[in-house]
Amino acid sequence: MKKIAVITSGGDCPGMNAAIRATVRVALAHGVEVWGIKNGYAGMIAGDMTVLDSRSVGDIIQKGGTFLGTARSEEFKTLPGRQQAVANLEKRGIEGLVVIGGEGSLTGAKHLSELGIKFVGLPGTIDNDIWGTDYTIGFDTAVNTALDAINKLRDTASAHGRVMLVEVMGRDCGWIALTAGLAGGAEFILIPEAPFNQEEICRQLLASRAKGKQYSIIVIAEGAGSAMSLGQYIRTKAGLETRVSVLGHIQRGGAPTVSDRILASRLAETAVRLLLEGKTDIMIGYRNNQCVEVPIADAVGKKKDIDPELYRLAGVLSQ
Ligand SMILES: Nc1ncnc2c1ncn2[C@@H]1O[C@H](COP(=O)(O)OP(=O)(O)O)[C@@H](O)[C@H]1O
Ligand SMILES: O=P(O)(O)OC[C@H]1O[C@](O)(COP(=O)(O)O)[C@@H](O)[C@@H]1O
Ligand SMILES: [Mg+2]
Repeated sequence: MKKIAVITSGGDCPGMNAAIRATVRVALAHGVEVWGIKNGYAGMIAGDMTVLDSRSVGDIIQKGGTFLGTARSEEFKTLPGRQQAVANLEKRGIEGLVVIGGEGSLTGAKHLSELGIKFVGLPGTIDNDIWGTDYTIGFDTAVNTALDAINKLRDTASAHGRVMLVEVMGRDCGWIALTAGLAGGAEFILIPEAPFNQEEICRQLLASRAKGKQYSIIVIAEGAGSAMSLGQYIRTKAGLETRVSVLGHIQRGGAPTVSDRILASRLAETAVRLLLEGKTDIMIGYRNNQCVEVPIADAVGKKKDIDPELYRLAGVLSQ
């Protein structure tokens, strides 16, 4: 394989730039030409791509976002869209791809390989919702951002004796809520994986007040429900003063943490090595501090559960 390309796709995440940089520099060290595809699969369909050299990925390791741009492309979900994308790659002699993105992007890559393009995927999403890896690139930065917000909200919640509700990202999963909530000492962590009862929450909030608790922090994953409506419910039913913060896209930005930069760099190195060995249809995951090969069908086909031990511990510590 003499030419490969790197692409970022789907929701951006801190550490994507570190992964691009490592992909480019490892490939160049193997004497391979590297192309950068702009704006995810939309750019692949449009033929928007350029050759990257070592300098073109300088000064990005510390930056959030992705300097290549990213997109959610509906056209790529159609066969004609993917055929156009493949034609653009073949025209340039690009034989293999490093695809950095979430479950949707990796599913897209799987369909692309059916048309003859080899690929190795890297799990890039703040949600940490990809099977086969302990952590996804961007998750550590996002939870640290959420934790910083929770710490600050605790100050003002305590000053006023309020119930502070914090809605964090996690479209279908509770990893961000669970991890930031546990680290932030939340009284309740509400996630899509564990059904909850609003009435029971009110009862417990009032019981903890009766036992001397002055204020409360509730962390809720967006996929579990709306912090705004739960706050309204608690105010009406329990008569407690509530305030709501929806953290939103703040969690997707910012300089990647040490862990995310190193994770991205290590995963990318392994991805390039295996791609050049001719491997395809795999994702590189990180398990027990090691880079591991994960069949793509498993990475996108199996559902990653939250860690039940973390959830149990959060319950014990919130008493
Ligand atoms: N089933 C699919 N077939 C082909 N392409 C897909 C499929 N699912 C997602 N994609 C492509 O991957 C892109 C990113 O997926 P999305 O789910 O939005 O983000 P993420 O990769 O972060 O989970 C989509 O916009 C689409 O172009
Ligand atoms: O930025 P958008 O397109 O509104 O998407 C928001 C979604 O993207 C995420 O931030 C990350 O998810 P993906 O990695 O699957 O894109 C989710 O937590 C959130 O629900
Ligand atoms: Mg996703």
